[in-house]
Amino acid sequence: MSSGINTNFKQYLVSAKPKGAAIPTGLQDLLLAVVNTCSTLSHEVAQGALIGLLGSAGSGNVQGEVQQKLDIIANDQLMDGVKGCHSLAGLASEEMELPVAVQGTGDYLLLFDPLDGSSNIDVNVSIGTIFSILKKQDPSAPLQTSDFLLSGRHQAAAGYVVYGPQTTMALTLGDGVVMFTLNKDTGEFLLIKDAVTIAPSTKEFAINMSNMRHWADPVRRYIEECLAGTTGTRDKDFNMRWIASMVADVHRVLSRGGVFMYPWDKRDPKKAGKLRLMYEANPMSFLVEQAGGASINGTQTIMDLQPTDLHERVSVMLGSKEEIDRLKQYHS
Ligand SMILES: O=P(O)(O)OC[C@H]1O[C@](O)(COP(=O)(O)O)[C@@H](O)[C@@H]1O
Ligand SMILES: [Mg+2]
Ligand SMILES: [Mg+2]
Repeated sequence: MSSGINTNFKQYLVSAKPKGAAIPTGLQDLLLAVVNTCSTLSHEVAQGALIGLLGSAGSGNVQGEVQQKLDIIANDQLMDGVKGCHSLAGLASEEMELPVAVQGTGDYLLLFDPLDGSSNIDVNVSIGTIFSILKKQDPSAPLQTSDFLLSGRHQAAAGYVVYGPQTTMALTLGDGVVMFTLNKDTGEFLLIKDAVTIAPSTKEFAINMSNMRHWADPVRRYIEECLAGTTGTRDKDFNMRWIASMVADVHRVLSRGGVFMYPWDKRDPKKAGKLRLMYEANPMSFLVEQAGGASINGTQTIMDLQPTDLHERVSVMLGSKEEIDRLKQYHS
């Protein structure tokens, strides 16, 4: 495997014209740096135990979660991979309490979940990296934590890379969604799909059913109706999937439709949800909306939420539009 410099992806960035305009070179450089790092990470993930990547790191993150070795390795490599980007004012990660200044000033802010699906690392199930790039409001002002507290509507780009049987990236620059697959022989991402769309109706949902007794009534009603299938009001049978890596579950939704949910539940009522608004929900919502789907927390559109904390959590329901509309109606 060659380390790859992603010339194909670079070429894509040079020639793409989202909404008719060229991608600013600062954004191109940043995206390329992220994607190059993910090429390397993909190679390392595939080596797993052979290079000592599996297992717990014996530490905890700011969220109070046990960190896996790969959570830390992916975080460090992403930080290292983007440190030379001149347009990057700063970055924030699910794994770090505070943001890190890169250039201190600049047009962009990078947020990432370096390794999504941590519980799947040691069992060889798909995991991934999720990233969100925000346009900094005042590029020349020195970086502050509050600079990151922008709604998802301020994202200039968002995407994920899923390390599965294939390593595939989904990317949006605010004008549709495209997908690339990594050629593992060359380390190059190649465009495989443009104009990715999520069909408005579906017969597939994804939720951790073991939490059923803790759900709020609207979520319970929705899932009970899906489970009743042709014997109930929905009059169609539903299939269920739950990979427990958001990145892989959302990849399935982008690939063949469906609904993905990690709703608020009564286990810890003060917590808005499990998933993180800035590192998981916003970038995934941007992709889903750009593919013609929808994304809500129950009552509100996720991309419109004004964050108040870098590590804020949120209830998530996203995917095929008709199902999300139904869920919203049940919550109203
Ligand atoms: O184990 P659960 O409760 O089903 O949670 C699974 C969810 O947790 C996550 O793994 C959280 O992400 P991290 O691995 O980045 O902490 C999601 O990817 C996934 O949807
Ligand atoms: Mg995650
Ligand atoms: Mg993570």
